[in-house]
Amino acid sequence: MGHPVILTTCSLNQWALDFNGNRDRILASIVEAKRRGSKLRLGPELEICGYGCFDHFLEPDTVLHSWQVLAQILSDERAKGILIDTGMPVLHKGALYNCRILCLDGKILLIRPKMFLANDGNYREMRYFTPWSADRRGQTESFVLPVDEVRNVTGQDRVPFGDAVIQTTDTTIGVELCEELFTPDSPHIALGLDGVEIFLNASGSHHELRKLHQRVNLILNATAKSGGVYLYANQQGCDGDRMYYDGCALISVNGSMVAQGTQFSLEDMEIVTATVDLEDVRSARTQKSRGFQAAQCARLPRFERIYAKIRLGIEDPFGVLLDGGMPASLPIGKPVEGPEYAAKGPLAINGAVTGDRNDELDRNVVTKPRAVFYHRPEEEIALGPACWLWDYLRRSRTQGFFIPLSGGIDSCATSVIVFSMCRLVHEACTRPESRGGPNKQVLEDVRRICSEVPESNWVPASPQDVCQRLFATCYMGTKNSSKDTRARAKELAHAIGSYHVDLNMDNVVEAILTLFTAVTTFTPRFKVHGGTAGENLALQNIQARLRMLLAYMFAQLLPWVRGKSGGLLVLGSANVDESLRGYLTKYDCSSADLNPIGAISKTDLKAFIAFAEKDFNLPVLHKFITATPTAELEPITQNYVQADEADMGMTYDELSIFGRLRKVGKCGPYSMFTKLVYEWKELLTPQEIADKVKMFFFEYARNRHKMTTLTPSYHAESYSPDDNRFDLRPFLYPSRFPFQFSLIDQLVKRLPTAAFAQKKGQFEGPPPDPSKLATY
Ligand SMILES: Nc1ncnc2c1ncn2[C@@H]1O[C@H](COP(=O)(O)OP(=O)(O)OC[C@H]2O[C@@H]([n+]3cccc(C(=O)O)c3)[C@H](O)[C@@H]2O)[C@@H](O)[C@H]1O
Ligand SMILES: Nc1ncnc2c1ncn2[C@@H]1O[C@H](COP(=O)(O)OP(=O)(O)OP(=O)(O)O)[C@@H](O)[C@H]1O
Ligand SMILES: NC(=O)CC[C@H](N)C(=O)O
Repeated sequence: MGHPVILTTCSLNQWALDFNGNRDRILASIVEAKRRGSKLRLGPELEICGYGCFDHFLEPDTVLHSWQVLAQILSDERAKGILIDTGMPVLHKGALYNCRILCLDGKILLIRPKMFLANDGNYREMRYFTPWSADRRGQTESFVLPVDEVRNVTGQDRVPFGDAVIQTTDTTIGVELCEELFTPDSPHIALGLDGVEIFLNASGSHHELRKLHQRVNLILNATAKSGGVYLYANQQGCDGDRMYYDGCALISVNGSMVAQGTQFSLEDMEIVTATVDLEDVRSARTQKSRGFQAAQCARLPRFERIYAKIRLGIEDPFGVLLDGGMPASLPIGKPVEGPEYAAKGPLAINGAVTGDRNDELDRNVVTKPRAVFYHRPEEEIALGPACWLWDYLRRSRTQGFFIPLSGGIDSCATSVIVFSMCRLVHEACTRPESRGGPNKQVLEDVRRICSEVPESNWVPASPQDVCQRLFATCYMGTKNSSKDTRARAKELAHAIGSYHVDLNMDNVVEAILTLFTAVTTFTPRFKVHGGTAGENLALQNIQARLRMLLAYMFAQLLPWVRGKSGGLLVLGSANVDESLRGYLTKYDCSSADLNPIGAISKTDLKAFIAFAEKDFNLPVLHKFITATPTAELEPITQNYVQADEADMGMTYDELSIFGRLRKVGKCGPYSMFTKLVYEWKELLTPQEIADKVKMFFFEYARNRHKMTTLTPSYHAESYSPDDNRFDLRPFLYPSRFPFQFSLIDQLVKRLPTAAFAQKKGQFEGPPPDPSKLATY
């Protein structure tokens, strides 16, 4: 062991504008970092006000309150003796910056503004912040502290503002702020060549299925070539919007992972610590080619160094060996006074440990490299939306969830996600002492949500015990419903323990139709009874829309019926593919308060159900996977059952392909066609491919208006069509795309049909419906 340092990063469940809660969690993480013997603590991006303040960043109040909270942190004795990297918005010369504040012993060392802002997809940082110009790399300006509280606490009037590094007595530390890692010219390259050994990345990064690989690859690559220690902190939880920030604080050394936190957890704070030998970084840098590049002063920015009088290294790493006791600098195991937060163990989902239980590691031993842990996408679906729902439920101070449960896959998957949430809640409330003991916050929250009196000692006996109290499911049958769907819904409700209502709503449908006939003298008929397509659709839609009304009625009054107070949140369950295609009735049950699966594909949902059947021990789920999907809005006849994919004119798998190809920044109709003629050339003729592409764009365009009212959904997929925050496109289109489609037609004529479709028949999608295509 040459030059060991104990380093701490964390994931905090911050909430936009929850200044008290955010402050307490920051302080708790500092206290815990110190308890572990750390002299450096890194926290998430904009952790003081919360990352997702969005347009509240434009209010001066947000900036003022952030300074006030910073003053409270700096004046707290518990926050002294440790280098702190925290985050908040700062107004400098009339421009607002997304900043890191580096502090030590009640003083600000440096304010480091973000240089490369996140401004695509869900991110709109340019709407609020100004980027610190990259041509001022390595330079600072003088910043006059704007708030009395901060001046009084720090005793400082002005502090450096800009791009600099922190020089302690034994190492050099540099900042790379979230998106800056994702850019081609990442700061860590120049910082590393200028001698920075420890890189601090504070992030506000959201979960998307399969995204962790990208993040981890970038982090490992940042130190793989020329050595260094990389600390990554991230927000974790729902901070008031559609995104779930997926934590997973990390520490890597010289391109290897040494510590990894959980991605999905109900903990408000998770601390990740590692003991790192800086000599390992120094020896990784003896490589001559690196030295040659590092010496090229003319080409490289040289960073102003801000001196911090602190030594990060363990003072006497041999103390234990020499006198058999803990060295004075390592107060491990001694509880430190502080808020009631304690780092808990990892979230174990059926034995798969997802985060390091490293709170009691031997700090005198350099932390060894470990394999990176990745969840399977099915587990990501089980955990991410479940954690998001929990945060939403406890923070909205409502009493639970209500779902119209049809006996089909989508409402089933949504219900199983709620069950997964109940599993997490049960696990957190009953965690054995050996794993940190019960989570007091979760216990307090679940008692409140379930209207248990505060003095009650109720502890959930099982996930079903939680589910029974906070989750209501309802089958809303009509004469078009089948026994099978009704029975499946009931069986699922029984297996997960939800409070189940089974009703028939024919008299409500009849009442509406009678009114319509009384007013117009017309009586619409289903197609099988001789009605037109328009009559047929209207008769279906009225059933679907009435379900939405009933859902809100029951959600509002069921707690009252059960002798409790408050109301339930209505869950919607339209998946991403259906929304993209517009295959839903506007303002039916797709309109709800929240939709946990609104950005998840049908294919991923089916895989999730198969996973949950085994891992959550719910054999009933097998029936959902094997059942034929049917809307049951038309009279069932001997030779007709309404089937999703045939009705949609395309398969769910095709929809996922179209979705990914047309996601923001990708293809319009013509370029999608040019891509697919290569991809599908062995399976379909150019005309068939053209027909599919045209049908998709036609349906997407004419149903786009439905996306303007999509229920707020957990953002889990890059091709989500959520028009409110993510996919900003018009909703009135020339939906037959005459210019674009005629170019496709011209290309079809030029392509040699004979060279296509050699493996025809192996394509799993339905053949395009020629009668519909003729109208394009
Ligand atoms: N350009 C535009 N801008 C704004 N609004 C527009 C509009 N065009 C129509 N509208 C409005 O939208 C209405 C039509 O939309 P809507 O009422 O939803 O009805 P619509 O889209 O015509 O029909 C519902 C669709 O969902 C399918 N569905 C329903 C239920 C279950 C399932 C299943 O998953 O199994 C599938 C069904 O097969 C059908 O294709 C119009 O009456 C009009 O009010
Ligand atoms: N009989 C029913 N009872 C209760 N809710 C229903 C019923 N039929 C439909 N719903 C609600 O309306 C939603 C949309 O119904 P739709 O028939 O379009 O099914 P879907 O989108 O394929 O979803 P699912 O797979 O859950 O049936 C369902 O997810 C469910 O919440
Ligand atoms: N807050 C940010 O800078 C986000 C950066 C990045 N695009 C991510 O998703 O992690």
